[in-house]
Amino acid sequence: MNREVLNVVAGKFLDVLKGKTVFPPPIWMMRQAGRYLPEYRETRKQAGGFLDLCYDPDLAVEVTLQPIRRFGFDAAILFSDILVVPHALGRDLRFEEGAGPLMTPILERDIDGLDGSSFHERLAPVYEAVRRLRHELPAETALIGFCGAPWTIATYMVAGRGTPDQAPARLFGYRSPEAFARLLDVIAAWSAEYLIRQIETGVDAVQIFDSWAGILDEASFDRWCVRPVAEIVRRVKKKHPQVPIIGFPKGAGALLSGYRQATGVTALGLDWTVPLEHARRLQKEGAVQGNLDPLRLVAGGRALSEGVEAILRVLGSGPLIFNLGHGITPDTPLEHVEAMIRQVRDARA
Ligand SMILES: Cc1c2[nH]c(c1CCC(=O)O)Cc1[nH]c(c(CCC(=O)O)c1C)Cc1[nH]c(c(CCC(=O)O)c1C)Cc1[nH]c(c(C)c1CCC(=O)O)C2
Repeated sequence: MNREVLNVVAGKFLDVLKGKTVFPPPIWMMRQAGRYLPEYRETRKQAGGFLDLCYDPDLAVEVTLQPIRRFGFDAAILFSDILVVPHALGRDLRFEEGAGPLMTPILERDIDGLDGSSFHERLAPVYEAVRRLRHELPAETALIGFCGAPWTIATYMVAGRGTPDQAPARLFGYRSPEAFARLLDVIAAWSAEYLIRQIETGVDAVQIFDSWAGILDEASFDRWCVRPVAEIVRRVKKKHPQVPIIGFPKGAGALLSGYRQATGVTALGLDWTVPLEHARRLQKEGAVQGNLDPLRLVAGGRALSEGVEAILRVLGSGPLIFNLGHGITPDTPLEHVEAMIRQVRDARA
């Protein structure tokens, strides 16, 4: 079956991205393939390291499919990590149990040495996983590809690890604005290539994760978040104007208002701090995705049902993709995920 045919059937999720209202809304969860699933923990044990999982197409396909088999979500998200992009540009990357990602911090003099000469070769296992997934997924399940936004990728490259406030990257950007702009440009250009290749091997839509967008002042947000994402969108749309792009500038708050227009993204991913009435205004310009607090899902009970109900009540009459406001956490009980899906799917307008 060719991709055009598959796209037509890949369902509710793509309809909403085109701006249609579908109720009950399609649903998937950020980090839906992950440690809250016993089958993921089992596969992860066999794989050895987390990166071995990302670069082994058999295993990446398997863990991508696990939440689809168990819960029948409307979309699958390719199993990989945003940091494979700097890794493919020659930066080292390790994941240590409990410590998250670790890299050698990039210095100003390293930026011009970023080497994309074997970029696609290094990411070949990811493209192979996409190709296989498109054939193994049910036709009505959309496949989402992704990359990190340049700012969020740069925060890890500069600090060499996760930090609570991204002080190293902010200081780098203030002290060496030209070098930092070059770094963001390189990441944006290769991220666009990466998304284009994912699209050409079979993903139906892509999401750009800017997990650290919420820590910047207005001018820096514009320079380091909006502009590089707009550049990725421009390059991807030039080749594939029809493929929807979801932007997720987590924590952007008041700066969300102009984001869709300024970047050109099709849909807005919203974290749980975005007031629902504000989300409703943003929904007038196109689809929104979100935005349940992942800890409501950990707590279950009334905290969960009230959170789900409010989102459906306020945003259900417009183009909505039901999701969490950030990734599901490893301590989330499976029964709570089942209860959330049931509540969304049984909802009546
Ligand atoms: C910032 C970021 C990263 N990776 C990602 C982001 C942006 C989204 C966000 O803010 O969460 C994106 C990501 N990471 C992963 C996916 C896979 C697809 C999915 O959502 O299911 C996606 C889309 C798998 C993963 N990426 C990671 C895991 C857990 C690793 C493991 O299995 O041991 C998974 C399933 C590791 C990772 N990867 C990263 C961190 C900071 C960590 C450590 C934190 C943690 O352990 O949760 C970088």
